[in-house]
Amino acid sequence: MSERPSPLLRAEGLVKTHHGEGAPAHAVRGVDLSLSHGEFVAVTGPSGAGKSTLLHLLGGLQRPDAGSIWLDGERTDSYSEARWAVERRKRIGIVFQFFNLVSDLSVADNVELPALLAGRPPKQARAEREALLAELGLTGKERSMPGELSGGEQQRVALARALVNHPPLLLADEPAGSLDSKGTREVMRLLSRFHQRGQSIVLVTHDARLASAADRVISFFDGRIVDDAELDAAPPRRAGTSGVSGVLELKD
Ligand SMILES: Nc1ncnc2c1ncn2[C@@H]1O[C@H](COP(=O)(O)OP(=O)(O)OP(=O)(O)O)[C@@H](O)[C@H]1O
Repeated sequence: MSERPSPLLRAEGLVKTHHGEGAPAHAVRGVDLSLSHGEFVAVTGPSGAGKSTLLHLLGGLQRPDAGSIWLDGERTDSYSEARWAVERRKRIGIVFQFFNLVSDLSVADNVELPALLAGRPPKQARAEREALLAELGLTGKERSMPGELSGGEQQRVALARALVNHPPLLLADEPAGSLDSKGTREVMRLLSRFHQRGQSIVLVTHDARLASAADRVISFFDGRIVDDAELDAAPPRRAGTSGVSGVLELKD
């Protein structure tokens, strides 16, 4: 009997409460989730629903109060911060709404840094960086500093940085949230392109139109999954089109 492959990511019983100034915020109240290899899932829901907290838990940036996460079948409960950092470098690229680039490093250095930290030889890190920046339309910007780029360009650099180690999973937290509609289209087109090549993606967005690029949409409300639906309207993969028609029609 052949065993089914482990999901790329599995979460069971995740709970997270933030204790800030005021009353505790019950951001994630019991979430079970499984993500297959190659799947593109959008997590959508209103502001404050707990979407970002969920993404942070899945990437090991925050610890759950209860529940567990498995990466490729491996339970992460006992991971130290350092171990999570190593695993992220190998397995999980993350992009944020405000890019989080290192402002005093050049574009080239921002992208190469995770490859060097992962132990890649400098020559190889450089080759990866060159290939990705070319693919993302950023050739010629290598020596620029992040502050000299448009928001859309900075987000493309952040994508290159997230993908330089070829992680199987990309977590994207409102990656178009601070961009104009042209930048939004660019980012969504790139996410769809990487997905078509087999990249697994979890995209957090409050925008239902952007969520339509995914092949599965999870609706999050008040810390819980209230709906989890396959988008069967999505055209077949590798057909030269993706499920982004609604996104690509966004007007400037
Ligand atoms: N570090 C924190 N400290 C205290 N409360 C927090 C913290 N992070 C989030 N929260 C609270 O947890 C709840 C969920 O926040 P979260 O950012 O996860 O929601 P969201 O769905 O991503 O919202 P948005 O779409 O506005 O980004 C909110 O009530 C928020 O105020």
